[in-house]
Amino acid sequence: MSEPGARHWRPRGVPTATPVPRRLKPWIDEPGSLTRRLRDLAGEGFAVRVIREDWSRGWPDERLRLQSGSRGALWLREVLLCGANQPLIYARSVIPATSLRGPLRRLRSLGRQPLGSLLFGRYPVRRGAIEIAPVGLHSRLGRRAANCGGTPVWARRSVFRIAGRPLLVTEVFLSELLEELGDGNSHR
Ligand SMILES: C=C(O[C@@H]1C=C(C(=O)O)C=C[C@H]1O)C(=O)O
Repeated sequence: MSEPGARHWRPRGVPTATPVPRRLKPWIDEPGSLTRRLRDLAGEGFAVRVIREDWSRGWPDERLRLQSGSRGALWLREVLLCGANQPLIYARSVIPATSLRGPLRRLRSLGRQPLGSLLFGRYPVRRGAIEIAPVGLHSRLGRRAANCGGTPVWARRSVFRIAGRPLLVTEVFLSELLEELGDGNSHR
């Protein structure tokens, strides 16, 4: 069972064996808020559907990326970002308990307020390199996105830091978004 671990994630911009679908590139490359992009696309139909907000062990590649080692619990937030009630992005954010202080304290009570409002709001935030990977049902991440109601095609992830405290955000773009963006041939 291959996971999108270190050997799958590629820094954005490094050629991948599977090309990123042309219509998805602006989304994969978006340095700012995906929430804002989705709001522009979906208008009033934009909504955050919360799947889970709870303590979790997280996945090995997440702990590795957060450099959390095997210590302590992580706070997990899973959502579907929807347009007209259709899931378009599955997003999974994990944060070490030690980061849930200061502005990130609000992460435990975000509910249907998009995380982007916290990360692209008034607090100084540093975003680490964006990594990308093709995902399908062969990977745990792809299966989780599918179990939540979407058809996974590509993922990106990056570590945000507020006051030096890390938060790993992984976003899985669903084929439903590709169909929304173009002529429906989601393979291109
Ligand atoms: C980081 C952002 O927040 C978005 C919203 C999320 C949420 O509400 O949990 C998670 C990931 C993002 O797609 C963003 O807008 O770019």
